[in-house]
Amino acid sequence: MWLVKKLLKWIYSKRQKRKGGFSLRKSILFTGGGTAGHVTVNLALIPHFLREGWEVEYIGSENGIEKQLIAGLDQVRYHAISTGKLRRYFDWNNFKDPFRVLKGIFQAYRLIRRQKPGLIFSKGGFVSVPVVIGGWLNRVPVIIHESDLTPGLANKLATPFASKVITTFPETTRYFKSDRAEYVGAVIREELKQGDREQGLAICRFSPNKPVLLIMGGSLGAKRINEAVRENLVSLLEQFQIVHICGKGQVDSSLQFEGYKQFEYVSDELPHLMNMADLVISRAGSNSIFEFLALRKPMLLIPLSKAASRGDQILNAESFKKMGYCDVLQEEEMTAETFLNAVFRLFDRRAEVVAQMEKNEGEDPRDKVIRMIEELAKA
Ligand SMILES: CC(=O)N[C@H]1[C@@H](OP(=O)(O)OP(=O)(O)OC[C@H]2O[C@@H](n3ccc(=O)[nH]c3=O)[C@H](O)[C@@H]2O)O[C@H](CO)[C@@H](O)[C@@H]1O
Repeated sequence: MWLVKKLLKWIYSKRQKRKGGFSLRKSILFTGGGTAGHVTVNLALIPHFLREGWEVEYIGSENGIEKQLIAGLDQVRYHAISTGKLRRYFDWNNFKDPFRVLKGIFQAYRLIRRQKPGLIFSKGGFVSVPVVIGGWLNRVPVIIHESDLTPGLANKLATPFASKVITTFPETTRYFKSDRAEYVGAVIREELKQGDREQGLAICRFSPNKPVLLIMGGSLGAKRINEAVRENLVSLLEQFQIVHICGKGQVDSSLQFEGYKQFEYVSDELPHLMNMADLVISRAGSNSIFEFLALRKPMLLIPLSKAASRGDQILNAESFKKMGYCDVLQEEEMTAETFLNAVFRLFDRRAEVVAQMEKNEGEDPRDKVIRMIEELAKA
């Protein structure tokens, strides 16, 4: 009997392979997109599974940032499905989007039925909802990952179809009415910890003798932060060299100063730029702030306001402030003067903040999540 079972399993996996699908167990499907924040944890996990010989597939949208980010990994097969958004305001697309989502569910269902992955790892964003439902219909286990302190709408909708929800902040588990939620911590890309200060200085043509201020307005940039930096550029440059990640289309090429380097978006060079920073000014997107924490970078957080979001960044920032990892300046309170004062105040007490960050040690959450995936996929 045992031999027959083994034989059947072997024939099945051969057939799947011939069809271009997954082998029986070492196969994983990732999904998530819309913003870099919904892809970055996947990017932190995928290299491990590729190294271990797993087949890795990705379902995203046709035009989302996830497509460009995953394109850098040539062993990963990317499938685009139709997606739609749930908006809380009027838009003509609100009439079309339910049909797009239904189409997406159907496409995801068929893809998953054909590929038979051992597990689906979903990072959120609207493209992930049809994939999670498609996985549930095919009885494939699904792990959902929530980066922010409060869950995003897509993850809330997808949770009933998941086997497990894992969270970055300990406080988040209480938002899921389910005993399936578990706190694991932040999953960070390995390469970020391998940045080199010297290379960072060389990229920006900076001197090693003056402190470096890194400004990062999230993956999309932040117009308000860019304005505040530019208003205060002369005063800031007296004390710092500045590397400014401005967001797409937001570089101002008329600003040519020694010690001031602008980028729209940074990919491969980011570890070096992060590593060389003595101080960071940032939005409070969950992935970014945990990356700065892992690299022990004191940060001034300017969260996206409640008027422009569901307020998740405000709570992310508050939680970090409570732990002593950052200072927070709310956008409504930001003037040229409060901004400058906040930067200099944090710079003066940076050693205290770093000491507080040093207390945040323990098992790397990335290893924990990898173990969890392997166990659930085998089961
Ligand atoms: C406007 C918006 O909807 N923002 C949300 C989005 O932010 P956003 O996409 O900005 O998310 P995060 O700050 O969490 O992550 C950004 C990721 O992009 C990387 N990066 C950034 C700039 C760059 O030039 N290169 C680069 O690689 C960062 O290192 C980080 O890994 O998702 C976050 C996580 O769910 C949420 O907390 C934010 O509220």
